[in-house]
Amino acid sequence: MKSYSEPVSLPSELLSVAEMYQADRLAMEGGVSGATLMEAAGKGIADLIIDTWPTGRCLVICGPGNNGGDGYVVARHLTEAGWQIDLASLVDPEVLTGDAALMRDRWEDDILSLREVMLDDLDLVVDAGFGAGFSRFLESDISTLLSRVKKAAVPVVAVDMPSGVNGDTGAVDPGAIPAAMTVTFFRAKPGHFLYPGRSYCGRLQIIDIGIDVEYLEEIDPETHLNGPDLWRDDLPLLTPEIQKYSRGHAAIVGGGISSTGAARLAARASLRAGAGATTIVSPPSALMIYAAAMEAVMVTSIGEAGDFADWLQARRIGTVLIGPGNGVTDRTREFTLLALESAANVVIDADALTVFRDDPDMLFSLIREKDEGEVVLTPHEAEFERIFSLAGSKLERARTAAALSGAVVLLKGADTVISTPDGKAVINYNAPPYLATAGSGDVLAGLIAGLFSGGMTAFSAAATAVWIHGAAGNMLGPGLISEDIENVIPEILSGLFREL
Ligand SMILES: NC(=O)C1=CN([C@@H]2O[C@H](COP(=O)(O)OP(=O)(O)OC[C@H]3O[C@@H](n4cnc5c(N)ncnc54)[C@H](OP(=O)(O)O)[C@@H]3O)[C@@H](O)[C@H]2O)[C@@H](O)CC1
Ligand SMILES: Nc1ncnc2c1ncn2[C@@H]1O[C@H](COP(=O)(O)OP(=O)(O)O)[C@@H](O)[C@H]1O
Ligand SMILES: [K+]
Repeated sequence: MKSYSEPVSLPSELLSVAEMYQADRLAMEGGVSGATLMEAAGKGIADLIIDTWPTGRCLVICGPGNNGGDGYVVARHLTEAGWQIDLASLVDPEVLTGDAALMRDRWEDDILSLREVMLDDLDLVVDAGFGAGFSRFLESDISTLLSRVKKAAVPVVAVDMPSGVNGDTGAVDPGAIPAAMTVTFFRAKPGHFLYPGRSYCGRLQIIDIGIDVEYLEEIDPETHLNGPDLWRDDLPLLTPEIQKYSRGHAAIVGGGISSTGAARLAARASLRAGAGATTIVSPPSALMIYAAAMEAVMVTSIGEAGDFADWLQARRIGTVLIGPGNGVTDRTREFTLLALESAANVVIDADALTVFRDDPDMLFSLIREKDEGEVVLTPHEAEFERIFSLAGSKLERARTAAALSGAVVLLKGADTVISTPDGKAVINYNAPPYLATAGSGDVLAGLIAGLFSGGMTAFSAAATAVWIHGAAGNMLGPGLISEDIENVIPEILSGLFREL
């Protein structure tokens, strides 16, 4: 087994386009001119190119705004370093204003029109067409040029964002083409990590252009990249006085006789993640199956909803996970409502989400009225659509859903987004596609329940679980099945605790 190495570690703050302009403004108010920032941006990109590719011939495509301005600076520095540069403008260069016009004037060589661009014998293309200011759609002459670049199979370095990728949403214009490397400034943007944008960025590099990190305090970014720095200090620490129940007792509601696997996967993950005790609540008909299959996980049989409420209280259950393999049934619905009425934290997944498709407001009002305990909803896209049906980017949808429901919402996928009701959100980026396998969501839900039981907040438990899940995916790699995930959790946790 290869040992796990964390994907490249990046600063956790992600700036929306508006927050990036705010950073720009703060820097200028602090005495760093826009032209100085643009010079630093262009020089930084040129230096990276010089470090990465042998000197050769490069086409620099410049747009109408400051992204284009950066392109003129890159072109100048590459020329000085001995590169042969063709520079093409997407617009009449005379329309440029401000710092971009200044950089155009500092460029002493030819400016080609789109019609004049030749793509033969190129070693590199710098895409300085549109960055943070991209809106609307790519005009057809621009798309045509980009598609010619793609066909020529020349590596592309994108300035800030590949042209046509939206920095806030990760939405991609049909004319956009993928970059080999994207170089952004100060901090990354959500669009670098939300799909499909993420797959157009290639290797992401973040460079310092002289914006003071202290401005982040004033900007107070709403979105972060998920990673241990956000929640490492909240991990449940063990002390000599603890006993199993003080580490937290999680209840996993199990499904009927033909679908017991989901709860079993979740229950074992819950124990691995640190719940001191985990009990599967089985319908009476399936008790024998659960009892025969589980060792450390306990099993209890509860048929009536009323008995479930009494049991939660009597056993002082700290966290309930409901939904995996439960079936879209009255039992699932009633047990979910009772879990929400109890003092426990509740993780609502899979069928326990779908069962509210006809009256999600009822679910949301119970969540909002809950006195004690927090709630996490863990839908995949289809489950999300059933109960929220919202438009917008994944980030916007998760935020709105959290605000609407009053729960922490974890919207799954390759770019899982987790949001609190007040809009604090993380985007996860360490999850490999090996995790797209039956049962892996059940394991994730169990991890959340285990961390929640250990005393983490809903948001930290969800973010930690998703990250551990991704780390497990990377460690196991090809051939991963959901049963494997729990086996690597001790090693991942040990790594996290070593860093404390
Ligand atoms: N700290 C920082 O932030 C720093 C940022 N820097 C750089 O600034 C970049 C942001 O610059 P920016 O605001 O000028 O935006 P940019 O991406 O050049 O596009 C704006 C122009 O494109 C036009 N336009 C838009 N969509 C269009 C379309 N579909 N089709 C046609 N036109 C379209 C738009 O027109 P409008 O929408 O206003 O009509 C406007 O004219 C950023 O990505 C980074 O590279 C660095 O210099 C250093 C410091
Ligand atoms: N392409 C992908 N890349 C990374 N992670 C993925 C991908 N597809 C799915 N996942 C993750 O795998 C898990 C699947 O969960 P879910 O859809 O509930 O499946 P199941 O119900 O079979 O357990 C989620 O954590 C999801 O984020
Ligand atoms: K660009």
